[in-house]
Amino acid sequence: MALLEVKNLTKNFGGLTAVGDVNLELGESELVGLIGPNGAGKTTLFNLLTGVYEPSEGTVTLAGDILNGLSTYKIAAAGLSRTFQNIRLFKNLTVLDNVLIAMGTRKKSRLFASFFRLPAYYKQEAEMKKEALELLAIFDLDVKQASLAKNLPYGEQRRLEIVRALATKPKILFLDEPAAGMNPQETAELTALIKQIQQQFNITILLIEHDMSLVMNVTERIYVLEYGRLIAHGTPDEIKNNKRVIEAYLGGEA
Ligand SMILES: Nc1ncnc2c1ncn2[C@@H]1O[C@H](COP(=O)(O)OP(=O)(O)OP(=O)(O)O)[C@@H](O)[C@H]1O
Repeated sequence: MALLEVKNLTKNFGGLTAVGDVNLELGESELVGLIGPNGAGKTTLFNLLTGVYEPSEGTVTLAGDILNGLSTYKIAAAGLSRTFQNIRLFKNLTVLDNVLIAMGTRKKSRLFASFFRLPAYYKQEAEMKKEALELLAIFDLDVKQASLAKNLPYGEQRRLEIVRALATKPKILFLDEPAAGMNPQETAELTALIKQIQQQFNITILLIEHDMSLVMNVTERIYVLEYGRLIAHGTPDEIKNNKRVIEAYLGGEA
């Protein structure tokens, strides 16, 4: 059974079908791409998968459990985590606090211990900090732990977003254009990092990306959307040579 199963997923905004009858599956520890021209419905699909929108039709199932209708919080707790196209950090908090807050959403807060500042509270705090710094180190951000998020260069803010998403210990990570606005060197570094975290954490990743070289280099399979419909699905080589996909992209640029 697939880890995530999407069946006949549809989202209508008035008369516009932003996502229409989409079927897709994600297996354990797979790195899968989601591409398509501007306005194809990629972000809407992410919003459906993470509970931001309720589907007009269809189902999203995680390891056999239906997720439709659950709040974003419950879906995150079930193991689905994401980054946003527009960076959404706590800009006036430190890099470390940004990660600790994300971790806090998964820890069963021991209210009693935290209220009375019992030893268990300090132990948990110390463990979380250690874990946060280990995660930050993977992204070369541990040295910036005390910087305010708003003072990081753009590429580092994007990396911090991924750290925050990983801090919730997801089963599946949705990355919405993680390389947007990055220069070629930053993009190449990020490509290697995405591959690394998928293997190191053994998680499933669905990646929306406009940078074709990034998608083609790291993913095992790719889904292609156009006008809300899936028009192709296959390996990077199959997608590269797919006539329908080439037409969709050329049409978009014409
Ligand atoms: N909340 C909304 N209300 C109405 N229409 C919407 C809404 N969100 C998205 N749309 C429309 O749905 C379609 C799909 O948009 P979406 O942002 O999902 O595409 P996308 O593939 O992520 O595009 P891009 O690559 O430009 O980010 C577009 O026509 C968009 O205008």
